[in-house]
Amino acid sequence: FTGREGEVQRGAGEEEAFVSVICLNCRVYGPEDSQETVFEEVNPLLTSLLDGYNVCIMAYGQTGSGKTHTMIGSQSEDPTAAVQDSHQGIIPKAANELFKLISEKPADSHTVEMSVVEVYNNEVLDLLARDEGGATVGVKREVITTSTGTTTAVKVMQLINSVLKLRSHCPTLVHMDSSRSHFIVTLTVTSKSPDLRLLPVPLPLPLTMPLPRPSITQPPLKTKLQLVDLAGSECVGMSGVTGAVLWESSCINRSLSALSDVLGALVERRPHVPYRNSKLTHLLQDAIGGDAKLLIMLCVSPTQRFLTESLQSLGFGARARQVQREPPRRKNTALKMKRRTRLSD
Ligand SMILES: Nc1ncnc2c1ncn2[C@@H]1O[C@H](COP(=O)(O)OP(=O)(O)OP(=O)(O)O)[C@@H](O)[C@H]1O
Repeated sequence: FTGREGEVQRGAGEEEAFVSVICLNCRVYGPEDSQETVFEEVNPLLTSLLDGYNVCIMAYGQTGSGKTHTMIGSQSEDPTAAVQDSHQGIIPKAANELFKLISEKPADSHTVEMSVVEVYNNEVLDLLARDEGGATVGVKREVITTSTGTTTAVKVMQLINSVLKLRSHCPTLVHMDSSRSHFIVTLTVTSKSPDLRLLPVPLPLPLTMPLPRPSITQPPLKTKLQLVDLAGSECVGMSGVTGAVLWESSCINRSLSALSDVLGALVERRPHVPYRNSKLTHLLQDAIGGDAKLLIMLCVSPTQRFLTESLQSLGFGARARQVQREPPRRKNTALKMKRRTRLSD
């Protein structure tokens, strides 16, 4: 695109794409772009996760605009085939890539713990602690160890697919299968610190690199990957909801506005960031702000009918893009030393 940053271009057209936004440091994907192309944006963040950063990838947009398609992709009847499927979205691809990266590390150096929750009507529900009928069966957490890359990624998707049907859905005038909750998959990676004495040290030693003291053992490093399929922002008039579904919509819109307030406070570097104003922002606190890395996939409808909603979504994205990350705090010390070693070679 050409033009000034932040400028919105409008074109003519009945039911076709007609809004484009001039933006720097962001990519625009069209309907012809494959899930693989979209995933290229995500891939580097998984390396950052293993380098010691918390990472959050979320899909934001109006109801029916393609968030679930982007994050989860098409559903497969055979859960073991899901990860290999080119139609799968960011969550299965990220799980696959993460376990691939871990399998390249020394054996038993990493463990991955997974939780799958939905935030429904401002309540956090643990989907792994429910049975097939949706009844709570007690708190359960799956701990997955990394034996081989592929096996564990498949396990992750089996678990996610098994709980997806428990997520709250309801038809509205805009989307027949509208998700009524925020769906959050959290993968917590614990990496045992390598023995620093075993790291290659170039000779002669550069003066800038002190030798690690053999008696110092580093605590394991924990980092979080949060993959979020948000419920859709919606105009109640258009979706035609009433009663309990109207209450759901109001909870969804309030939590999305709390998310926007958090981003606003971070942009303005206010001393107090209102993470606790909603369960959604409270849950995402570790991965939004500080030195965490946040990637937002904005989903917008290509049709003229939803212009107002599309502009609202783009406004959210513009706010998120103004957030400045704090300087790194949690970097993996061993990795930093390796880099210094390489620089001094
Ligand atoms: N890029 C795309 N290519 C093909 N189909 C798509 C694409 N994006 C969305 N769809 C289809 O559009 C429909 C709505 O998409 P999806 O369920 O992902 O919307 P959503 O934003 O998650 O909606 P809600 O917030 O109401 O849950 C689905 O049938 C989905 O398969």
